[in-house]
Amino acid sequence: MSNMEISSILQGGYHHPLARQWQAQRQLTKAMLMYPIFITDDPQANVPIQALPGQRRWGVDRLKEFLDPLVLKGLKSVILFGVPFNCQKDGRGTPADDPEGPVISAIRKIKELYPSVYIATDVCLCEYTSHGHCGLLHEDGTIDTEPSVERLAQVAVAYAKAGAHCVAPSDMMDGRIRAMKRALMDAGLGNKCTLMSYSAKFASALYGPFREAAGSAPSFGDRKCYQLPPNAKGLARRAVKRDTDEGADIIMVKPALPYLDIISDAAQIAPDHPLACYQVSGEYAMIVAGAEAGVYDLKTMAFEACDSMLRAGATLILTYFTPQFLDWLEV
Ligand SMILES: NCc1[nH]cc(CCC(=O)O)c1CC(=O)O
Ligand SMILES: [Zn+2]
Ligand SMILES: [Zn+2]
Repeated sequence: MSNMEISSILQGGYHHPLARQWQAQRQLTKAMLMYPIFITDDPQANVPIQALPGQRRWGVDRLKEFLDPLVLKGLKSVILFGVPFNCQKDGRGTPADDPEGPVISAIRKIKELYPSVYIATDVCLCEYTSHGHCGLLHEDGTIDTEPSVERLAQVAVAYAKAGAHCVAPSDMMDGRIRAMKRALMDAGLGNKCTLMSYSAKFASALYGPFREAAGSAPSFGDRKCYQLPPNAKGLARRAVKRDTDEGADIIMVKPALPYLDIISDAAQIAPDHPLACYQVSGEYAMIVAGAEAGVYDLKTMAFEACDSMLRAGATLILTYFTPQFLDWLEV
């Protein structure tokens, strides 16, 4: 006869692989993955990105070769980032909504090739401004909020008109969600385009590889006056609340792994919204580098990271691991 207390025994509940799956409140599926992809303005481009092993900059004419195998494996959604090299950048980010530019061309192309793939577009100006900041600036280099918001809303509407299913502002200007929702409604697209807000986006060291990939590092200063301070739990909570009030359809927390408490807070503040988190470039690069250094097995670590995001409350994950997960997951 055992001397153990009945209440001591937990292992009976997870001795079998299937029983272990039942312990999850939410399991990772292909439908929860959104794949960030970089579109450049050379239509033939297929260029590896040094800082993001396994990721490339693609030209519009190469999208079929890039996406065919992924769609076959069950890719459901992408988020597009424009990476222009052959355009004239200026203070207003004029190339952002160039009808012949990489993002609008890619929206059209992907819709034509894969009508069922959900297309989100990052909306920001830093890839298109001469100064590399995410909004318009006063002469002293500080953000000029109202014209920034107006310009960003214009860009969002252009992407939505081109057929994007979702626009996702990552600029962090105050008031942009309300302005964009209003502009989408005025364009007759209020009910045809999802507004996903990068609500709690922190001024993180983990965006380094992305800025190299997108050529979007600011030419002076930093983003600390518009992205959130990493220590700011309260501001993050207020930003989530504000953006739900302003009409966001999806809330996002970014980066993901070092901000699980913020994901958990957002899940509690906005329980009726889908909650996205962005496993950013630096998180991806760290996991890949750790695996290469023999610290852990890549697949085990990638699942552990994403399971922790789901546990915290995320319902959607933007991740550069999407192609691998499509191989690893059954549904
Ligand atoms: N505003 C642009 C933008 N949109 C997404 C990221 C980061 C994504 C990543 O690191 O994977 C950034 C960089 C930044 O804000 O500096
Ligand atoms: Zn930006
Ligand atoms: Zn002003």
